[in-house]
Formats: sequence, C-alpha cells, structure tokens
Amino acid sequence: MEELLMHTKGYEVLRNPFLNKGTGFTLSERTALGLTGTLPSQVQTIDEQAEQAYQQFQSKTTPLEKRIFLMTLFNENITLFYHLMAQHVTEFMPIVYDPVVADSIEQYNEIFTNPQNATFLSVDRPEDIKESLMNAADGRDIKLVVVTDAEGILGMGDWGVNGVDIAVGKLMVYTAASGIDPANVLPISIDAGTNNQTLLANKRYLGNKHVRIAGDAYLEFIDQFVTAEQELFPESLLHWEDFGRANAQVILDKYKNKSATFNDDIQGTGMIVLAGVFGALNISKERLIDQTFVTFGAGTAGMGIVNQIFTELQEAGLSVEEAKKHFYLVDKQGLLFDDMSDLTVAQKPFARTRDEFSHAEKLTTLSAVVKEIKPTVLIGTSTQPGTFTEEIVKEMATHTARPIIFPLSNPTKLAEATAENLIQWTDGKALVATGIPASNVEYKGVTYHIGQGNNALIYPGLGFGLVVSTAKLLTQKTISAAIHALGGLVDSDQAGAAVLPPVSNLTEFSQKIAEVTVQSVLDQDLNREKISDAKQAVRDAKWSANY
Ligand SMILES: NC(=O)c1ccc[n+]([C@@H]2O[C@H](COP(=O)([O-])OP(=O)(O)OC[C@H]3O[C@@H](n4cnc5c(N)ncnc54)[C@H](O)[C@@H]3O)[C@@H](O)[C@H]2O)c1
Ligand SMILES: O=C(O)C[C@H](O)C(=O)O
Ligand SMILES: [Mn+2]
Repeated sequence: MEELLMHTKGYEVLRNPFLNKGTGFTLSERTALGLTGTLPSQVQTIDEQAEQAYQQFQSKTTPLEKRIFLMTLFNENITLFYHLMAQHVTEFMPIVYDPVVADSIEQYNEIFTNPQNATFLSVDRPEDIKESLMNAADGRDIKLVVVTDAEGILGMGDWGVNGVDIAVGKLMVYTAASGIDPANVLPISIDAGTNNQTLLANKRYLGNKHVRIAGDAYLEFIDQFVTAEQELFPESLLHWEDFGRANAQVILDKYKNKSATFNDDIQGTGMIVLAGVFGALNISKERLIDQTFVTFGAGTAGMGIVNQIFTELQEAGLSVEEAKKHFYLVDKQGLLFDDMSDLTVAQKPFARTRDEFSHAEKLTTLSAVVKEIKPTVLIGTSTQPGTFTEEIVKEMATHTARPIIFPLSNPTKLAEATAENLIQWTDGKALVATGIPASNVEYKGVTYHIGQGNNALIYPGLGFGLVVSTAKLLTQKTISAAIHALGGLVDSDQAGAAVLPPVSNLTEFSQKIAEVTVQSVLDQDLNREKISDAKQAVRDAKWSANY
C-alpha cells in the first residue's frame, strides 16, 4: 500500500478506502498527497475518529441500518473500519456477519451500495473471468479468496448474486480475527443464475435473470475460474463458501490435492464441531470413543462434521468399522438406510442396515431415532427450526448424564432450538453450542455461557496460518492440529462453562490457531517459501488497523 500511496494524489487518495485516512491525514501528508484544502483543518487521531463513528453506529436503530453504516465506513476507510471493529468485536460480529448478513442478502437489491471491493463473475461471460479478477484486485497482492455461488446461503437456500455479502462478511471476520491484511483479500461472487423464483420475479434483481446452469457447463466454468485465479494469484488460498449440496464436496475433492483450498461448510464446520465436542467432554470428563452421535441434516455441513469426528475416532485407535458404528444420520427420509436410492455420495458409507433394528420402518422421525438410539450427542444442520423439541431433548437427557446438543442451523430463524430452552428442558445438564451468538442463560442460580459453534471461530486462524506459511496444500494433519489448539482452550471447571472460548477472545485464539497451523505446514514440508519460526512468522504477517 505504501507504494500505491506514493503514486496516488488528491481526491483519488480520499476515494481509495485502502489508502484513505480522512481527517486522520497529518498536515505534512496532506501537503505531500495534494490534499491541502480538501479536508477541514483539524487533524484527528484514529481513536477520535473511531469514537465519532461509534456514536453514529449507536444512533442507528435497526441491526440492518447498523450494518449499512459499517459497510459505508468500510467503503470509505478500511483502516478505521477495522480499528473500530477491534474495539467492539463481540458487538460487531453479528452485524457484519451472521445473523444480520442474512437480512442484507435478502434485501441486497433494495439496499445496494458500493460492493466492498467484491468481484462479480458471470457464468454468461467466461471470457471476462481474468479481466474481472484483475480489475477487482487493482494491483493488490491477493493471498486469500473467499468465493461463493450462493446456492446454499446459510440455511436459506439460493440467493444468486445477493450472496456476495457472505463472502464479504467472512473476509471481514478473517481480518478482525486473524489480522490478515485486507489489501491481500478478495471476495468473489460466481453468478451462475438462480433458481430463486422470488428473485427472478423481482425487477430490481441485480444478478443474471435465468435459472442456474448445472452439470458439466457449471463445473467447466468453475474450472476456468480456478485456473485463472491460480494463474493470477499463484500463492493464494481459495476458500469456498455456501455452495449447494450437490457441488460443494465435488469441487473440494477436485481441487484439494492440487492447491491450497478449503471448504468452510464441510471442513470449517467439522473442525469447530469437533473442537466444541472436545470442550464439552472436558467438562463432562468423558471420552470421545464412548459417544454416540445423531446428526440431524446430513448435508454439506452434517457430513463434514461426521467425517471429521470419524477421522478423529480412528486416530483414537478405532478401526474404520468400529468408528462408523458411532454415527446415525437422520435426514428428510428419517434414519438413513443403505437400501435408499437417494443417498448422497457422502452419506452412503454411514447409512445403516435395516436388520440392525427390530422396527426399522418406524425410524422415520428424529423423535423415533432418539428414542431408539439413545444418543449422547445431537447435532443439527437441518435448516428446520424448532425440531429439537422439548420431548426429544428430555428423552435424550433421560439416558445421558450430560447430553451434548448443538443446534447449528443459521440464521436465527432456522435454529433447531434455543440455548435457553435446551438448558431449561435438561435442568442445566445439556452442553450446548449454537450457530449464531447466544446470550448467557441464567438458570437456578447458575450462569450458563453458550459457546458459538460457528466455523468463524476457526477458519480465520486456519486460513491465516495457511497464507502465512505459504502452504501448498491443506492436509488432515493440519486440520487436526488446528482443532486440538482450539479444543483445549475452555475453562472446564467453572459451573456453567461454555464448550468453546468466547468471541471476545477471537483475536487471541485465532493467533494460536494460526501459529499451530504454520508449524504443522512446516513440519510436513508443505511451505513454498522458507520460514524458520512459526510464531514469529505469524507476528510479522499480522496487519494492524492503525495509521
Ligand atoms: N454453525 C455453523 O458453523 C454452520 C456451518 C455450516 C452450516 N451451518 C448451517 O447448517 C445448515 C445446513 O447447511 P448445509 O450447508 O449443510 O446445507 P445442505 O443443504 O447441504 O444440508 C441440509 C440438509 O438438511 C436436510 N434436511 C432438510 N429438511 C430436513 C428435514 N425436515 N429433516 C431432516 N433433514 C432435513 C437436507 O436434505 C440436507 O441434507 C444451514 O442452516 C447452515 O446455516 C452452520
Ligand atoms: O455463515 C455462518 O454463519 C456459518 C456457516 O458457514 C453457515 O453457512 O451457516
Ligand atoms: Mn457457510
């Protein structure tokens, strides 16, 4: 950025959010940059600017207005935006990211503002991919890309071009949490069309007004995108977000052994859930190999979770067959059986056989499955609100001293249960994590802290570590190392302790995860460039939101 600043003058500086300091430019900077007379005479510190901006933020009455204010601030002055976010990370996370990002995606066309330096790639114009990436990068050194095609935005389905805001939000969390330089990142929307009829009928819809292209034509476009991205930014990490169930795993499998790439919904979610389960087991003093898992919603996230825990069980000494026996997958059909014709590739290995049960035909609801299986862990990634009912939760608590229950579907309106209900229905026994932030629950004189079981607690540290280490690939070894770094951070002896560390400590634990990630990459000799000290490398790479 320093170099860019030397070549940019006058209003161009003020209009460039990477360079702009507004009233923070000193008098000598104003002289050197041709800004004399373009700003009022007072020079403000960044803290004075942040205080003023925070007052304005607080004057906004709805969460969406707060978000629009912050996005406008980002468009004007990125350093100030992150300086302010660092001071209010717990308050800003739900505004910049989930759940308010969901409102902004739903109303994207109506509230459209300058789009936070995102890149828009249209499936109708593959010939523009390279030029689009170059225009959006604008000479910056891109080391991290978050890309979405928005077919599966949170649990809300297909949101077409509007989904770009999830890529923007994920990257804002990256910088706030890990300190990756915002000049090194790029949010990308792949506009493959949309099957959302409401959007197609909306005259204001800003994306391609046709149904999604699918099959080979779609995968060919993705391939052209990956090729161009790798050619332009050869050392970058490619993070995939909110792709549809049919494509997410296929894309990951295609590229994971070729370059540094990561699917947040599959891998990030698997990581955070296993870390949360470890946190819960630290509290209950139980072992992973003694748990029985029911996963409700065996889609992208559900199968990412199952596979991560499955791998860990094998690392704990179980055979493949023994480890598989710990999982019961429930989806729309009920318990998944191996004779079903509509299983996904990911579901197949974990489907059960009917002869394991005396009345297999009755296991078509979550309630019937919980009664039959008596799980110790229940995980929700179903997009079906309120489905962890009082009856189901109480049934689970009858058979399990400390039931682990994670309703993870986002945003708020899709959660399988609230933390408050889970604590009340189990008389304080449930060990809970929720996808969106949850307030403390006061119950019978104990304050229960609720961990946020959201991949945002892990992907920033992991991704930053991969970037800092110049990793060629992301391996299961590195994933495991990062999970264990986070899983060991809870204060399990406190009554009402959370299963995951609080978002208020996000920057501290993201740094730890990044350090462990770098060390793991170095240990496997997967770094492109020479690095001698993992911790030092993370410290050196950290960007600070100051002038
Ligand atoms: N907390 C987190 O970190 C996190 C991470 C990823 C996803 N999620 C949430 O998980 C949910 C699912 O996301 P995804 O990417 O896996 O989507 P997905 O579409 O790939 O999977 C959803 C699954 O739920 C199943 N389902 C739908 N209706 C059902 C019903 N009535 N009963 C049982 N199963 C049903 C679908 O068939 C599908 O297999 C979303 O709400 C998303 O926000 C949370
Ligand atoms: O975006 C989130 O809040 C988590 C997750 O990636 C999701 O898709 O729900
Ligand atoms: Mn996601």
